[in-house]
Amino acid sequence: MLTAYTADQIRTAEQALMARLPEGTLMQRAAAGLAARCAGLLGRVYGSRVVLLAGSGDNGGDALYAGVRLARRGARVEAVLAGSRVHEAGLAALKLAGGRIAGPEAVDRADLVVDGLVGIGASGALREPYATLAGRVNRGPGLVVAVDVPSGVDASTGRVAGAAVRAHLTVTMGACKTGLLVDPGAGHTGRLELVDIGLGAFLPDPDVAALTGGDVTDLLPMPDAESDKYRRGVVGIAAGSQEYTGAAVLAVGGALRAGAGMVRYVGTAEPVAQVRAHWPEAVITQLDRPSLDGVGRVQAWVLGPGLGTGDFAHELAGKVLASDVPVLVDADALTLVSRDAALLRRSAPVLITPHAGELARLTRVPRERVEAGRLEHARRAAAELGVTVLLKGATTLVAEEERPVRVNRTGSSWLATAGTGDVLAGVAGVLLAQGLSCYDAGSCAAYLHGLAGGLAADGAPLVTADVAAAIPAAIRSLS
Ligand SMILES: NC(=O)C1=CN([C@@H]2O[C@H](COP(=O)(O)OP(=O)(O)OC[C@H]3O[C@@H](n4cnc5c(N)ncnc54)[C@H](OP(=O)(O)O)[C@@H]3O)[C@@H](O)[C@H]2O)[C@@H](O)CC1
Ligand SMILES: [K+]
Repeated sequence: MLTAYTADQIRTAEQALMARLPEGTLMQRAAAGLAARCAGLLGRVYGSRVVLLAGSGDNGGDALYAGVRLARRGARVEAVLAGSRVHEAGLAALKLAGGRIAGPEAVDRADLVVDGLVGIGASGALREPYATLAGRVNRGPGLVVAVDVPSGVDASTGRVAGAAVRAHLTVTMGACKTGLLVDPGAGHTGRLELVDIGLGAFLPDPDVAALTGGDVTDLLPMPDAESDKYRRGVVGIAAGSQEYTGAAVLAVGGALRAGAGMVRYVGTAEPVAQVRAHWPEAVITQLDRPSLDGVGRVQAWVLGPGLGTGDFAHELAGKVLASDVPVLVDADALTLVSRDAALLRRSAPVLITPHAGELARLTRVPRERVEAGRLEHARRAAAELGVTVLLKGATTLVAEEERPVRVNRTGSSWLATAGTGDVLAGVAGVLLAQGLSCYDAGSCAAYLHGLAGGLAADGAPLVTADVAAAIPAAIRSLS
């Protein structure tokens, strides 16, 4: 599990650790780790042109001391002093090692830029001249290494309020920061490497966490000789309508590919015909009226993809949500519950799977605000609605009250295509039916779905059916 923390959490832990160590120890540990990562990225240090952007705080100090180490290995190191102050001891050490002070134009000829403008001490949008420098770095020719956090990214939230450095590599000190995992900050982070400065024992419960493949392997129920269809999970899918048949086909496909013991599909004539044609494995009930009589036992429901938002859909949603098993509420069903909040009043677990626009409608907040503060709004919705929230996006978040928000780090930009959410709903529905909590089912499904998307795309466009087809390969690749 990759865990991450807010700036305040890191600062408190650092103070506790610092109190036990001689002054300057942590910065030397940070600088040593940073210099080693820079050297690794450069390949050849001797003769390379390294430009340090030094702000007025300790983030600049880290950069200057790393520059000392690189200068000693033969790099030509220049420091651009951007702040009204500078870490004096760091600057003196750099000069002693042969480093020089330069103007901002040094960025344009750098092989490597070390962004030490601001770290966890920053507040608000980057001020001048930092903002202009950040833009220059992003346009420049050099590799960019961010110290602790790309400057301009809020370490605690991932918000980017103005200009921000785009790093190829972010070397973060002591522990990962939340803003490096959550968009838009995650998109500025590049590769992420952690320098151990001995903070571990002083850290509190994390603010956010990201599952690794090993975590997903541990959480996924694997079949054994004893497994029957109920152990493998019987999932009900209420999806599709006369107008939207594809969503039903994709959700059922996602569920079957994720290893459901059985998929019970319920829908009207047109989607039923389509699901039957694509998936003979599904057990189908054709509905003439919005009733679940005679559908048989299920262990969880997926409700909503392509369901429509008319009276029929509303009544069917009411029946599904009146059951005593976990329900995943997606797509059209999110519109229904945003109109009729009483639908969500139930004692069994609910996992909602909105994108930013759907969450905005559900919580009556403008969409732009949700987009700009995804973490905050996912958390708030989970608390206010009393459900688990899987907020889709470039980085999918799974929020549940009093738990670290799970951030998904698998995926491919090619996944941003119509219908992929239907597959995700099917996969998560199976995991719920297999007995995983909403929190684990949502985060494991997001992980597998992202992995499958990456495998299916392989650097080229994909169609949604490919994502479902790649789910078994994604599961196989975990072991
Ligand atoms: N603590 C530790 O044990 C360790 C800490 N370590 C390192 O220290 C870093 C934290 O250092 P820090 O606390 O000195 O803050 P930091 O991020 O360098 O900058 C703060 C200064 O920036 C300015 N400023 C603020 N906002 C701004 C804005 N929007 N736009 C422009 N300027 C802005 C403001 O300065 P002012 O403008 O007031 O002169 C403020 O004082 C941490 O990220 C890690 O790299 C490691 O060495 C490991 C051990
Ligand atoms: K930085």
